[in-house]
Amino acid sequence: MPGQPAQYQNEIYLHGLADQVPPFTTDATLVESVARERMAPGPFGYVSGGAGCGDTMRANRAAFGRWRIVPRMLTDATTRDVATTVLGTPMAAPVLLAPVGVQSIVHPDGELATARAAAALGVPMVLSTASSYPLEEVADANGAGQRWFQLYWPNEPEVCASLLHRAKLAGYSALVVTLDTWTLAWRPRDLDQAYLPFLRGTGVANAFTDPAFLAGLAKPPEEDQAMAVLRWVSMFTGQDKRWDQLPFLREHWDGPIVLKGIQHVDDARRAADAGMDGIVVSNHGGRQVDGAIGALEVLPEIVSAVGDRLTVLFDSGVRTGADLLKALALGASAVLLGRPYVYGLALAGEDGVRHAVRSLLAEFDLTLGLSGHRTPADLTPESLRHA
Ligand SMILES: Cc1cc2nc3c(=O)[nH]c(=O)nc-3n(C[C@H](O)[C@H](O)[C@H](O)COP(=O)(O)O)c2cc1C
Ligand SMILES: CC(C)CC(=O)C(=O)O
Repeated sequence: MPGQPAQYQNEIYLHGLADQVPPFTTDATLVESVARERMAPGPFGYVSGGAGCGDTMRANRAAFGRWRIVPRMLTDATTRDVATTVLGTPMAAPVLLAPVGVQSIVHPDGELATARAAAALGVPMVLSTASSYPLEEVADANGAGQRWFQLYWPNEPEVCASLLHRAKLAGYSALVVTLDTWTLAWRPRDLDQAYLPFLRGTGVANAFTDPAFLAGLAKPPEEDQAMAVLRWVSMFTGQDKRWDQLPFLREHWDGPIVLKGIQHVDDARRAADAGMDGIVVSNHGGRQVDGAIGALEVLPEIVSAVGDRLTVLFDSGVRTGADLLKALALGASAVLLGRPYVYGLALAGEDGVRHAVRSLLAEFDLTLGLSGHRTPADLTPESLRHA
């Protein structure tokens, strides 16, 4: 298996001489403070910031703190197997790289580096609609790796159909439709720094290579870039979508469809009723509604309501191997990693993504074994206690 977590731990312990092996800390809860020192303020504020005063981001972390692992002894956990398959996609561990747009603001190689790292690690990447490189180039960089496409659902059906067609042709196997970001929240860090990547022309690569989008422009982007960017951004702004429009996506996408941003159990039921294949229980890493409930708080009730009808994935606030274990024990089939790999990208490009993810997976693998479990399937709510 590429990127064997336990092997990574051994590399570091046995040959490590710490300063030679890890390009930066192996502690994903600290990597943000390392990144703060090395990243430019605009991109750092954009990545690390959230909605309002950051209350939801704190709630995401606090929710993990309330669940405690209860380790079991003398079990068969010497060798672990963390590989799994989710919605037909094989993965070396129950982890995907979350869709994160505009990655070239943190490193010039952006999503290309992430795609190479994901392939080397054997985990799928979810490419954002707002990527800094066209989805076809990212697919080439990902090669034989696994990739899903995240859709910000444009309000022009031809553009939507065209993006889905391109994603399918380029080998993206599942579609993740993000519902929680039909406009950007009040984000004080970006407002204070007047920092918005799109208005600077980042995150438009899929637009400027899309025939349906280009056909709708009065002038090509080379002649009026500002107008083209505004048109692209306005295509995703406004809540004109409703549950009864989901069949449109089915007509244009024949693989699994996953709705991202589900936080209420009734919305999870509606997703199942609509025949969706999966959901991501997520509050967008606390970037949209300040004062929202911590994402992990709602996971158990959603799993018990719909877990037998669709695949439940999780993100928002996962920073450690223990966090990953807790989300899986509460019923997530896999977890999307967000900011930790983006800091890895910022600090050391492709190697940084690999290091950040391998560190977290090594920690997960050891925590899994030391708490008495051999595989993720051994985890149940009984592995935890709510404190
Ligand atoms: C800088 C940044 C950009 C993001 N861009 C997208 C995006 O384009 N599409 C999307 O669905 N989610 C996006 N997200 C949300 C992530 O997919 C994920 O839900 C979130 O990062 C999880 O929270 P965490 O980073 O605190 O773990 C973005 C998050 C960050 C930090
Ligand atoms: C709008 C996207 C490009 C990025 C996003 O989802 C975010 O900043 O949270």
